[in-house]
Amino acid sequence: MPSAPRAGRSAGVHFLATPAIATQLVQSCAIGGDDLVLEIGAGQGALTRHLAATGARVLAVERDEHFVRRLTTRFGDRPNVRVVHADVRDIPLPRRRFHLVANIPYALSTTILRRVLTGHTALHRAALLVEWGFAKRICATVPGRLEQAWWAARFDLELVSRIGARHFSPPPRVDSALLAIRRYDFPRSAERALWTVLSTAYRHPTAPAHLLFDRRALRRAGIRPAEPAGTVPPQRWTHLARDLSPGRTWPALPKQIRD
Ligand SMILES: C[S@@+](CC[C@H](N)C(=O)[O-])C[C@H]1O[C@@H](n2cnc3c(N)ncnc32)[C@H](O)[C@@H]1O
Repeated sequence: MPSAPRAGRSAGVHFLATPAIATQLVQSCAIGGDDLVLEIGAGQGALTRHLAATGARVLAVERDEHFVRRLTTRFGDRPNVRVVHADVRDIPLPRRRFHLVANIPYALSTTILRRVLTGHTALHRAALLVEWGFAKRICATVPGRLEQAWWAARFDLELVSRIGARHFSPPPRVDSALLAIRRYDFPRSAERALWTVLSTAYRHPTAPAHLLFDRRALRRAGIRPAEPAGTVPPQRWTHLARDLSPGRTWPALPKQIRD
């Protein structure tokens, strides 16, 4: 159990208090000695300790100066751990393939996923502790928002398990979830087609799919032509985008998706 942080510092910070959950997170990413792992919000090192033991190169990012000092003392003799004193919103993400393992600050969930799941991201796999309700929303069969569908079309987002509030210190008001993320093998060359397909479907959720796209292509993608566009899971749209993509010119990706 971590020692209690000073008053003021603890607002919204819930430390992981059950080592078995840290083990589960690290194992779910199948991290090996050659991997690069980014940890966001390393706190007092409850997860960092398990990441360091894999032999992977670990970048432990933490904003709070007090925690940075503790992390540096704790992991200063581990050549594979680098403690980075920074706000995660300001740092460049690794350019080479990386894993992300973190008990993230809940208030930054969307910001962090937006950063690692869009643009030229080199994210390969992630295991995250996030708020239960947030995990349910983004792992829905048909996500409610276009941005979430864009994430789910290119990455497998799996709600692995519910993690009770008692596993954190202090316990948050709501339960958490272990969210596992794996990159699909989706070609960059088809991304423009995918964005066009998804944004069309999300603009016309009640329209039968055949009013928006070619019937035969829909069938090849496993989509019933009469199905309302708003009920089709993102993975089906990726099949359609792959099918339609070659040999056509597609509109450029919007800036918020490209960068
Ligand atoms: C939920 S705690 C997790 C701490 C530790 N990883 C654990 O599991 O016990 C989130 C951590 O993120 C840090 N944090 C909050 N906002 C941050 C930001 N913008 N950039 C980097 N770290 C941040 C907090 O200081 C805190 O240590």
